[in-house]
Amino acid sequence: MLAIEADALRRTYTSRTGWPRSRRTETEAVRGVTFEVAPGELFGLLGPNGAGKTTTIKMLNTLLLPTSGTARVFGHDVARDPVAVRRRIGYVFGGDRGLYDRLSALDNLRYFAELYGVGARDQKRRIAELLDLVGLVGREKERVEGYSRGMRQRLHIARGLLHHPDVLFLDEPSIGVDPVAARDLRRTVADLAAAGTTVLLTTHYMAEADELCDRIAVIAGGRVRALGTPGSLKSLVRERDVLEIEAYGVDAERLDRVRRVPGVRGVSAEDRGALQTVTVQTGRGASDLHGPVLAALDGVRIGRVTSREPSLEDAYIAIVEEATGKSGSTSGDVHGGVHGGVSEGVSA
Ligand SMILES: Nc1ncnc2c1ncn2[C@@H]1O[C@H](COP(=O)(O)OP(=O)(O)OP(=O)(O)O)[C@@H](O)[C@H]1O
Repeated sequence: MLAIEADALRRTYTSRTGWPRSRRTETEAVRGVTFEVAPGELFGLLGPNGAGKTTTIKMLNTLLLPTSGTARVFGHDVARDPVAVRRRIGYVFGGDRGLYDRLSALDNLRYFAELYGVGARDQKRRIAELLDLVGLVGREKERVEGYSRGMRQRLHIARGLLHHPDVLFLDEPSIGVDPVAARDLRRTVADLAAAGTTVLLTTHYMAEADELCDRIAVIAGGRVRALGTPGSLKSLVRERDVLEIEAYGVDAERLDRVRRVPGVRGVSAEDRGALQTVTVQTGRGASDLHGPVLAALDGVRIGRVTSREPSLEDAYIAIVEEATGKSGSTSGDVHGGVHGGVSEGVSA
C-alpha cells in the first residue's frame, strides 16, 4: 500500500479585499497536483514562494479540505476519514510556534504526549527514545527559551513523532538554522527515514534536498513541473554549463538583458549583502558566451567569474523558470518540466 497518494488535488482560496467596497478574490493555490509516495520514502516538495507546497501539505494532513481531487494516507481518504489519517501522521513546521518556552523540553514532550493520547506506560520510554533520536539527551531539563533554533527544531521533530506516526510532514525544518545545526538536523531526518518513517519534506535548500530525498517533486504555480530522483532532475541540465558571476548592483533590466543573450538558457541572481551572485546557464561548451553575457551586465562592477558543472539548484531554477515563462522559451503551463521532463513512479 502507498504511504501517500495525491490525485488531481486542487485548492482555491476565496478572500475579500478592498475597502469600503470589498471584492471577492480567488487564488488557485494548488491546481491539480498528483504524486505518490512509497512507505519509507523520503520525498521532497520543492518550489518557489507561493508555489502551493504548504497548501498541498495542509490538504494531506487534514488541516484543509481539497476544493477537488482526492488524497489518501495509507489508504485513508483525507476528506472522508480525517481521524484515521491524523492517527498515522505527524506535522512539523519551521519557525518558532508550537512549543512552550517556559517549560523544559521534557515537560513539553510530556504535555504533548498527554494531548496526543500516548498511554502513560508508553510515555516515559517513548520520550527517552525520541530525545535520543534528536540528540537532546542531557539538555532535556532546560527551559526551551534558552534553546537555539536548531535545538528547537529537533524538539519539534520529537514532538511530531510522539504518537509513532508512519508519515512525518516536515515543512521547512531548517529555516533559520545555522549550517552546523542544519547538518545535525539532516542526520536526524535521514535516521528517521532509515528506521522506516515516510517523510514528506519541503525545503528551500537544494543541497539539503539533494542529500536527503529519494525523490523530489518541483511545484510551481500550483502544479507539479518535474518529478524524479535528484539524479534524474540534474540530468535535465546535463547539457548545460553554468557561469557564476560576482557582481555589485545588478538590476532587473540587466538580468533581462542577460536572459535575452542568444544561447542563454536560464538566469538567476542571489543577494549576499552588497554582493550578488548571478548564475547563468548556457549550452554546453558555450565559452564564447562569456563576452556577450558580461557585455549585457555593462555598467556594474564585476568580481570573480567562474564556470562549473550544473547542480540540483540549477536544475530547479531551469524547471521553475521554464514553468513561469521567465526564460522566454515557454509561456507558462509546462507539464512535466524541462524538455519533456522526468516523471518516475514509485516502485511500491
Ligand atoms: N489562507 C489563504 N488565503 C488566501 N490565499 C492564500 C492563503 N494561504 C495561501 N494563499 C495563497 O496561495 C498560494 C500558495 O501558497 P502556499 O503557502 O501553499 O505556498 P508555498 O509554496 O508553501 O510558499 P512558501 O514557500 O512561501 O511557504 C499563494 O499565492 C498564497 O498567497
